[in-house]
Amino acid sequence: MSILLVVLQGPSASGKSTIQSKLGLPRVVTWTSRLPREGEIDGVDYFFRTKEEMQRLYEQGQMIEMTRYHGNFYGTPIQLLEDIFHKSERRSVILDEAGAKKIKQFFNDKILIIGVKAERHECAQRLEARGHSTSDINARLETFEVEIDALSHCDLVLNNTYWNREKIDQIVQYLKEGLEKQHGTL
Ligand SMILES: Nc1ncnc2c1ncn2[C@@H]1O[C@H](COP(=O)(O)OP(=O)(O)OP(=O)(O)O)[C@@H](O)[C@H]1O
Ligand SMILES: Nc1nc2c(ncn2[C@@H]2O[C@H](COP(=O)(O)O)[C@@H](O)[C@H]2O)c(=O)[nH]1
Repeated sequence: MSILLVVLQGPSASGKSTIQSKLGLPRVVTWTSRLPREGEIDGVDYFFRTKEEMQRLYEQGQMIEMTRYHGNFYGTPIQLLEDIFHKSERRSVILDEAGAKKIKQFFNDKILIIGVKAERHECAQRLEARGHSTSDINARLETFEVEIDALSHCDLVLNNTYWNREKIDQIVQYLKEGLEKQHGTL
């Protein structure tokens, strides 16, 4: 058994992107209808597309999964995942619970789903520091408890709270080395 896809799942600002970049795997760039944040680049952070384009792709059966999050669509075109299978290149992706469960059906034991959590007040602080408005912070954290409960299906859950930072770095390093060792067995 070797892992082809690492999924990161968790509430907003729990630290998924941070852990994803520390893992160092190439990312699956998914699609979203939300506007880019400052510094985000089309094709790097997301493919920023309109709701209409995303809806059309979904209706054409070209989205493996699509979800609505605070008024926007987020989704994964089938083509992106086929590339992983055909090229046998290990990747990582950030998804919500529904997306992770859907994609697990295709990858079975070749998927590792990592839950990322932190305290609610920390996530709020991090969102504030990222420049989100109070109403946006409240909207994003409205589902916080549900999203924490939803981590129960994950293969492992990282408690990415501030005081646990060093330990998380160490665990991520172990994972990274373990995945690199597997490389030859893909
Ligand atoms: N352990 C930590 N301690 C303190 N700050 C952290 C920690 N992990 C991440 N952060 C900071 O929190 C902020 C949010 O992190 P990140 O973007 O990784 O979260 P996310 O879960 O991907 O967020 P979202 O889903 O909202 O895009 C960033 O500014 C990041 O530097
Ligand atoms: N099911 C999917 N969920 C996704 C996808 N890409 C992101 N996400 C989820 O959306 C939130 C919010 O993302 P943000 O970039 O606006 O902060 C993120 O935390 C994921 O849970 C996707 O392609 N499919």
